[in-house]
Amino acid sequence: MPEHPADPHTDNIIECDDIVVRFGEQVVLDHLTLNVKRGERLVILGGSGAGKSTLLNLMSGQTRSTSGVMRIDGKNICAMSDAELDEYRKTIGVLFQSGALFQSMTVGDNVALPLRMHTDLDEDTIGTIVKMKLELVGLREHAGKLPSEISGGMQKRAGLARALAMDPKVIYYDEPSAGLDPVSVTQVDELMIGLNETLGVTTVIITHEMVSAFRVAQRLVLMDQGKFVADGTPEEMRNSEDPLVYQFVNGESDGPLSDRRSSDDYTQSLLS
Ligand SMILES: Nc1ncnc2c1ncn2[C@@H]1O[C@H](COP(=O)(O)OP(=O)(O)OP(=O)(O)O)[C@@H](O)[C@H]1O
Repeated sequence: MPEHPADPHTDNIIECDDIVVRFGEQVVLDHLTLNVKRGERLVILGGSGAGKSTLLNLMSGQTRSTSGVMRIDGKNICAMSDAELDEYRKTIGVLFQSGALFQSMTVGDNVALPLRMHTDLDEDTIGTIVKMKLELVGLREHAGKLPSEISGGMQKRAGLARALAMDPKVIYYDEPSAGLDPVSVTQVDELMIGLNETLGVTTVIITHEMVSAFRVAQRLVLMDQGKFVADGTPEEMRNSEDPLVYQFVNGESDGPLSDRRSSDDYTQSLLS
């Protein structure tokens, strides 16, 4: 029984309540509270070191919080045992920056891997599922190739097919545009939107790529120093008069972000 039964039509699938993550003395996530609606496409923005990857690692069950509650589909993953967390990880999809394909395995075998590891399905059924997942990302005819025989954009799509293998309710993308040419970025963006719309899979994306962020997001949150400092639709973020949002969205060199960074550097240099 979920400890917080979820209504599949109206509830938030992700509920992040007063989350703190500390590494030693450093507070990396500072009392974060965030809800993500079932089926929503959310983009998390933020400068280097803002805490985005830490948050994504936490949501995907790869790291633990120092305190707080993170409910995914009604279950508090912060209170799970290691074994329960292993089970949880099978129910979500993560597309890592690199695509994280096994280079010695064919594209098809990479997609089949989670099914072979986590299910008792026979090989014929696995073969059919692999074809369906590869078709979703436009790679069905490349199943027999090694990752090194396809382009970077195709590798990313193959990683996506693998992330979809177990029919996740939530998929997390860690900088999906990284290292791709503009055409491949657009293809991956369209794919993220298409999969979200056709499969209804809740989509959480970390990206530095503003064009991509605004193309894909239904809602954006901006992180700074382990906190959420803005939250809004693409329209609201574009028109925001908050100097921090303005600087980040427009990539301005002058503004509160750079002012704080240079004063931090100065303080740091005096102290050392
Ligand atoms: N395992 C760890 N141990 C110690 N410190 C860590 C660890 N992981 C992250 N940090 C620190 O936490 C802070 C936030 O890091 P995080 O990777 O979450 O930021 P980010 O917003 O994803 O940055 P980037 O865009 O550069 O990837 C950084 O100061 C980082 O050095």
